[in-house]
Amino acid sequence: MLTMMSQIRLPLYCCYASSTSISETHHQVLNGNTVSRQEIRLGLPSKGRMSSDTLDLLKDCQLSVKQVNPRQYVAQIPQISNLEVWFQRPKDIVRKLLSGDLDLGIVGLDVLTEFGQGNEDLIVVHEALEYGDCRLSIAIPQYGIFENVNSLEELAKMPQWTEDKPLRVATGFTYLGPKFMKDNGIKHVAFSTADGALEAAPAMGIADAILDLVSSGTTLKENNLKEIEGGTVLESQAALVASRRSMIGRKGVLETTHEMLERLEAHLRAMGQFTVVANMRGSSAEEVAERVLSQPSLAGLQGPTVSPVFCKRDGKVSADYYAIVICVPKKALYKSIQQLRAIGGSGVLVSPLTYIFDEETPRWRQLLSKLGL
Ligand SMILES: Nc1ncnc2c1ncn2[C@@H]1O[C@H](COP(=O)(O)OP(=O)(O)OP(=O)(O)O)[C@@H](O)[C@H]1O
Ligand SMILES: O=P(O)(O)OC[C@H]1O[C@H](OP(=O)(O)OP(=O)(O)O)[C@H](O)[C@@H]1O
Ligand SMILES: [Mg+2]
Repeated sequence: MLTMMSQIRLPLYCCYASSTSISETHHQVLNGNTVSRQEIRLGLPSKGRMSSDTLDLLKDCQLSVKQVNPRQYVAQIPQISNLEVWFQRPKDIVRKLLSGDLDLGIVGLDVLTEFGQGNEDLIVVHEALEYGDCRLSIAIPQYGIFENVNSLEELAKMPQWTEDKPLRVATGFTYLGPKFMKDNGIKHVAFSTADGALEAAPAMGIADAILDLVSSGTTLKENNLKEIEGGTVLESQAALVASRRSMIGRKGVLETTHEMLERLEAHLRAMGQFTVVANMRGSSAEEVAERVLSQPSLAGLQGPTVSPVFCKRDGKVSADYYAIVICVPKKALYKSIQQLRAIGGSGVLVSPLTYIFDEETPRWRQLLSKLGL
C-alpha cells in the first residue's frame, strides 16, 4: 500500500530545497561557517518589501542602522555596542541563523516557517512586528471546472485528481506546500516551483492551483484566481528571531536580544495609543478621578493621573481645575473625547506616544522559559 507521502508527488526540486549537496555533479554546496567571532550579528532583509519597513521600525526604536551605501551589506547600530548588522535575503537570514553565522534576524513568519522547517534552534522572540502582513494561501481559477469549488474539501473531492493525473500546484513554498496537503489528508498532488509571478501558472496551463502569499488580494483578482475556505496555510508578519544556541552560548546575545525586545515592545505598544490631557473643574483630585473612572474608555493605563491646576484669586491660591492625563487607544480616541466632554472636560490636548515601558515584558519571561532559564 502506498503511503500518503508517496502519493503526494515531490518532483526533483525538493531535493535542492532540503539538501546542500547535488550528488550527480559531485560538487558539495556547504553552508555554515565556524569562524570564531566576538561580534553579535543581526540579519536584516537586504531587499524586497521588508527591507525599508524594517529599517523604519528600528529607527522608530532609536536603533538607527548606519549604512553608508545601500550596496554595502554590513552596517552598525551605534546604540548597541558589539552588534553587526548584515543585510541578507530573508531566506538566507533563516539559513544563517541555523548555521550559526547570524545570531538574530528579522524576517517574515512565512519565510521562517518555510526555511526553518520546525528547527528548534530558531526561537521567535517577537512574533508581531506589525508590518509585512500577508497570508500563505491556496488559490484556484474562478472559471472552468473550479467555478463552483469554494473550499479545500471540495477541491480535494474533485474526481479529476488521480494518481496518474494529480492536482498540480505551483509554489515557492516547497516545504510548507506538501506538508499542508499531507496534514490535511489530501492525496494526488504534484508540486512545481517558480521564483515569482506564480499567479500566471494556471492560465498558462502549467498548474491547476497555486500556493502563494496574498495581502490585498489584487494579484489574485487580476489573474482571475480565488482563495478557498480552509486553504490558508499560515498568517504572516515580520518577526524578531534568534538562535537558541547563540542566546545560550554566545556572550552578550541574550542581553542584546533583551534590549531589542524591550525597545520594540515599548514602541509597538505606544504606536497604538495617544496621550490625552484635559482640564476639568472639580472640588478635589479624588472627585475628578471618580468622574473619569466612571467612563469606560477613560480608565487609562493604570487609572488617570490627576494634578491640581493652581490659580490665584483675591490673593488666595486655590485649585478649581484639575489636569488629567490618560492614555487612550487610537481607535477609541473620538469616543474618549466625547466621554471626557460629557463629564466636564475642556481644553483637550492629544499627542502621540513614543514608548510605553512596562515593568517586565511578558515576551521576555516567555523567552527565558523557552530557553529553560
Ligand atoms: N504582498 C505582500 N504583502 C505584504 N507582505 C508581503 C507580501 N508579499 C510578501 N510579503 C512579505 O515580505 C517578505 C518578502 O517578500 P518580497 O516579495 O519583498 O521579497 P522576496 O519575495 O524575497 O523577493 P523577490 O520577490 O524579489 O524574490 C515575504 O517573505 C513576506 O513575509
Ligand atoms: O495580494 P497582493 O497585495 O496582490 O500581493 C500578493 C503578491 O505579492 C507577492 O508578490 P511580489 O510583489 O513580491 O512579486 P514576486 O512574485 O516577484 O515576488 C506575492 O508573491 C503575490 O504575488
Ligand atoms: Mg516577492
